[in-house]
Order: sequence, then C-alpha cells, then structure tokens
Amino acid sequence: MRWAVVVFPGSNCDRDAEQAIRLVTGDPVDLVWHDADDLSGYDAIVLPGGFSYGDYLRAGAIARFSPVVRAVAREAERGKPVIGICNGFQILTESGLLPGALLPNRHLQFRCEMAELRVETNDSPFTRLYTPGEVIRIPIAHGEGRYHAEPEVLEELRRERRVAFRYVENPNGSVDDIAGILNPKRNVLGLMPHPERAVIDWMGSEDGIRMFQSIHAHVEEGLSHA
Ligand SMILES: NC(=O)CC[C@H](N)C(=O)O
Repeated sequence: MRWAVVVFPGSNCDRDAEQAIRLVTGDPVDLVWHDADDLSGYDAIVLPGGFSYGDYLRAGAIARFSPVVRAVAREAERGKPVIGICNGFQILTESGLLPGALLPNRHLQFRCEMAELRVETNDSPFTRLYTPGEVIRIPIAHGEGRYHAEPEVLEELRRERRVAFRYVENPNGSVDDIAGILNPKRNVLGLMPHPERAVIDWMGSEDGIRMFQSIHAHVEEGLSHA
C-alpha cells in the first residue's frame, strides 16, 4: 500500500508523520503538495498537524480551499481511510468532511503535553488494534483544540459510536471530553492528539504505533480481497 501525507503551506508535522508511518509499517509514503488534485494512486491519506496558512481567520479555514481537499473528499467517498491529525482535524471540520468545529482552547493557552485518551471504539480502520476502554498516552500540541458541536450532532456521534477517543482529563474544554471523531462511514478520523509523536520509546509513549498498524492492516486486507 502507498500513503499520501498532504503538505499545506504551514504544515509542520508532515515529516514526523512520514517518518512514523515508514518506521511503523515499512510502507512507501509520499509527501504531496496541497495543489494536487488527484490522490487516486494512494490507499491512505494523512492530513498532518501544523499551522496551515498561519491559522489565519481560524485554523483550517483557508486550507479547506486548497485543491487537494476536493481530492481528499473524493477518495474518502470511495471509502479510503483519511486521518486528520490536529491541524488536519481542523481542516476536516472546516471542509465539512467531519461535523462540528475546533475553537480556541477554553483557557486560551497553547498546550503541548502528554495526554491520556480512552479508546471508545475499535470499530474503525484506525482503532482496530486497540481495546475499547483502553487508556493510551498520546501527546497534544494545540491552541485551537476545543471540539464543539450542536446537541443534535453530539447525540448522533454518541448514538452511532463515532467518538473514537475521549480525554481522560480534558485539557482544552472540548465538549463531552471529545478528542477524536469518525464520519458516518467510519473511514475518516479527525483527532487533536498526535499519534506520530508516540511511536518510539524515547518519545515517552509508543501507543501511536497501533493506529498506523491498524490502517495498514485494514488496507492490506482490502487489497488482498480485491
Ligand atoms: N500541531 C498542530 O497541528 C496544532 C496547531 C493548530 N493549528 C493549533 O490549534 O494551534
């Protein structure tokens, strides 16, 4: 399988994601500039963290107009796994691929620290190698990570078990302690914590490894049945 890590002007976790995926899966990974309008050659797509367009207006609000976002939507529609990490999550909500919005942290501080997350479902291509209820450690680094959604949307997320991760201790004021959510088809995940920063012992946690392994296993299974 082949991965695309999309690079926007201002992305700064693209190389970390690329290296983490290579290390964990051994798969080929391409860094793809945001003016690409065709991602059909890729099996999994990563929107990495950073400050696309300097977070001007609102994080992700300008990046959503990049040509690549239409290509991401097309591949997501075809069922390919798309993971938006931090700024990638912000771009996914701004572009309507995931519901809700990411607002400035309640305390207005940028938080860069280890976070404990509860895995809420393993029914997704991103979480199949975790155990529901398991607590994992994945770092956060954001200023605009407070997840917000209208009550009807929250109700739907809960009913459809589309909250993938919750914070054990809420670091930013996110509604319902939400750290990551899935789309209705469960092939698009947005999460504020950074799994690519938790793949080697010296990083303080290796709990991100299984996220990339999960995606790899999901895609390879699909390819072997194709
Ligand atoms: N590491 C990230 O992607 C965080 C940056 C993000 N734009 C923010 O909310 O501050």
